[in-house]
Amino acid sequence: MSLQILGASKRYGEVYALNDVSLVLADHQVHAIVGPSGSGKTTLLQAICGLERLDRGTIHWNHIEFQRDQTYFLPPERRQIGMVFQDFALFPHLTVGQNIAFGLGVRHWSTDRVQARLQELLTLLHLEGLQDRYPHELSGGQKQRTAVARALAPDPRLLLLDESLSSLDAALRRTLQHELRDLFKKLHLTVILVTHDPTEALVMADNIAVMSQGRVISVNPPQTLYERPDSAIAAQLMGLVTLWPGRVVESRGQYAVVDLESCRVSIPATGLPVGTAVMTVIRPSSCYVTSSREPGIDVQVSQVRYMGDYFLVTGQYGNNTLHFYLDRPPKERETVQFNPERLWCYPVDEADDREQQPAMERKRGVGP
Ligand SMILES: Nc1ncnc2c1ncn2[C@@H]1O[C@H](COP(=O)(O)OP(=O)(O)OP(=O)(O)O)[C@@H](O)[C@H]1O
Repeated sequence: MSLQILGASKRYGEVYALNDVSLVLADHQVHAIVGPSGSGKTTLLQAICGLERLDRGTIHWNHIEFQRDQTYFLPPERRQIGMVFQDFALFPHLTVGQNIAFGLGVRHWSTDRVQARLQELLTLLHLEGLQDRYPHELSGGQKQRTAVARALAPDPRLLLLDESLSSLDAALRRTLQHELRDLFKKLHLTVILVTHDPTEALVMADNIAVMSQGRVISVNPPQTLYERPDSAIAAQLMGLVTLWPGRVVESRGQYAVVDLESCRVSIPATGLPVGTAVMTVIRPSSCYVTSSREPGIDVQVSQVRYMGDYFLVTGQYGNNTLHFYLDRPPKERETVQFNPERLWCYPVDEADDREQQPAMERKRGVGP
């Protein structure tokens, strides 16, 4: 059982917000949608909940058809979907209890039944004792919990969250990410969340769909996406990376050599022909950096940021800006020896500067 999106397209003037998107999202799982700004995440979410109509394509969830091209459209209120917005969208003139009970309005339940459901939700979302407060008397986390309780009130099986935690401070966001994931799992909900926060996607989701330019370019479990991203875009979305353009200069047997603008690294065979332009991607945690005379690439330190457990260091090699972690602060303008221990390598279409097929990964560093 799943939510199935087939050939979904939506155009605003010349812009394809969704361009032939097909996606299957399994039931009882938490799915995150990530992607650069303008890649179509919100449009996809709105097409699922019925706030936007597709130009083309179908969406159905188990036996409920949401949209079939222009010939059939199920109105949002009949889709059995709960939605939590970025600004929570609580009614300011209603109390917590009234806001939550509002979600039950269409049910025509008896007062007793509404009260019982309300108490259940107040307990579930740790809002006991707050039901008579107004939204302006709540903390950010309490507002967020109220918004989730209101969305859950009619007992939807599908819950959509659009940047729902992004207005909260970092510590509260982290707590709620764990708390909400546990809640979703306990209730066996199918959840789709749009987020800009890579950690949020990694912590909360069972699967992460990456969008770019109106298309879904990959769907993977968090660990796969983080450890074996299948595109440079996917790697970039999951946190700070060094992007280093190069070209395949040798390809023989099990190894290939990539020229990174005058320094060369060997990588496992890519299947890419000699001459292919590539983009290599290196995470700051995947570098071995030393100030000793060990072999490596000479990188001049340009910036040092204290991050608590480690220092985030930025350095220069030619025109390239490299990021890496150190456990002690280097001196500014100090030259250190940089070795990428693990890098990914993706072919680039030089004509339009876009990535082509997924490519290769290299482990263990090789000097210049
Ligand atoms: N109502 C609209 N009218 C015109 N263009 C729109 C409209 N809604 C979205 N777009 C365009 O469609 C594209 C996709 O927008 P969408 O909001 O889905 O992206 P997003 O990935 O959610 O972006 P962000 O991360 O910045 O919220 C963008 O180019 C946007 O400008």
